[in-house]
Amino acid sequence: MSFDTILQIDGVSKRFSKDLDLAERTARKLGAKIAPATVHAVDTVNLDIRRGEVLGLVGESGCGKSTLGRMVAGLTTPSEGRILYNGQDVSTLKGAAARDAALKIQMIFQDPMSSLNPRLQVREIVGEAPRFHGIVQRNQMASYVEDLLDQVGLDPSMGKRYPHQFSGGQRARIGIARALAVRPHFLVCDESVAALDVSIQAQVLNLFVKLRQDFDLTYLFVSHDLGVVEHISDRIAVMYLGRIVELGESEDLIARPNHPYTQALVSEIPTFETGKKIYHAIEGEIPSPMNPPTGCHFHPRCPHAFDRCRVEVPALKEVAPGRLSACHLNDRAT
Ligand SMILES: Nc1ncnc2c1ncn2[C@@H]1O[C@H](COP(=O)(O)OP(=O)(O)OP(=O)(O)O)[C@@H](O)[C@H]1O
Repeated sequence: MSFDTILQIDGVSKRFSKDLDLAERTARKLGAKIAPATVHAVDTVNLDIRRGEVLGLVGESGCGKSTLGRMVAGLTTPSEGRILYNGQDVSTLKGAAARDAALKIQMIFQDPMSSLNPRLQVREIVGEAPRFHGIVQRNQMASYVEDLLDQVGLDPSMGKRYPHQFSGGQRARIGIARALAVRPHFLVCDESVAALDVSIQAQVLNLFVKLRQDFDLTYLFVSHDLGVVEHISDRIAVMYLGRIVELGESEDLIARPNHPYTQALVSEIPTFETGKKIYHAIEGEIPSPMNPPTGCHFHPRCPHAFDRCRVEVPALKEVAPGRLSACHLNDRAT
């Protein structure tokens, strides 16, 4: 691990057992041999996240982004592999050390409304975790919360209001203030602006940029929207059906995508309304993670697939300085 790595994802996989549906349960009762299917949500991911960077994680719905983010945040346990934070496997820590490490990585979810307790005032929502963990003294709590609200662009006097009295963008800011309240060093942002209008998205993304400076934060920024990820990330990791298929500096990756999947993602089309570029939705369905294709997972949708792609998993390897890609075409070219 290099000195500036804050978080190392080391050979991490996650499999879920999918419950049988009604038809399957009935068939089983009648004697059919039906075992619960296994969902291969994340498949042997290796990724180093550098201290202070924003690493964007992009891919289509269902490719395993959230599951990877949840494992990084300690909310889901890997089936295989380890996640090292500052060189330590947090899952092996005990007592106060485990608690302190867990607080350092916070997750910000997509839908703040469903994660904000409607019966609590915003100042209570933001102050709840630091009070519980004894991070701030009782007599300093009010000014601590007011300061946080101010930092995320909310009028501190709004602390007495309830979540439903805020707009979507303001609720996103409350969710961010709540995460910051335990003084994290690392934020996992999972589709954190997806529910917002485009103009509000830009404001909240700019807030993330500002907070990164103000609080010395590192982000894993998860989104299905390459436009969002491009806006904020230093580097981008592209995920397809549980695997990282390409990783590189944002501008370079978007200007010169190597992997055919990334190439398809970045083939942009301008919209007439805004003139802003949007990214192409790839044709064809993402295959089921219950029955992933052999070899390169992308081969059934890849216009360049050849025999080797159907049988051999391509390794993620350096194809240019700072650029990793998992595609057999790179071996053909050299
Ligand atoms: N707790 C679970 N039990 C069973 N399957 C799960 C569970 N969590 C996720 N999955 C499955 O794992 C796969 C990856 O899901 P995940 O939510 O990580 O993908 P995603 O890329 O974040 O997509 P989305 O943006 O739609 O959430 C999906 O097929 C999903 O149905």
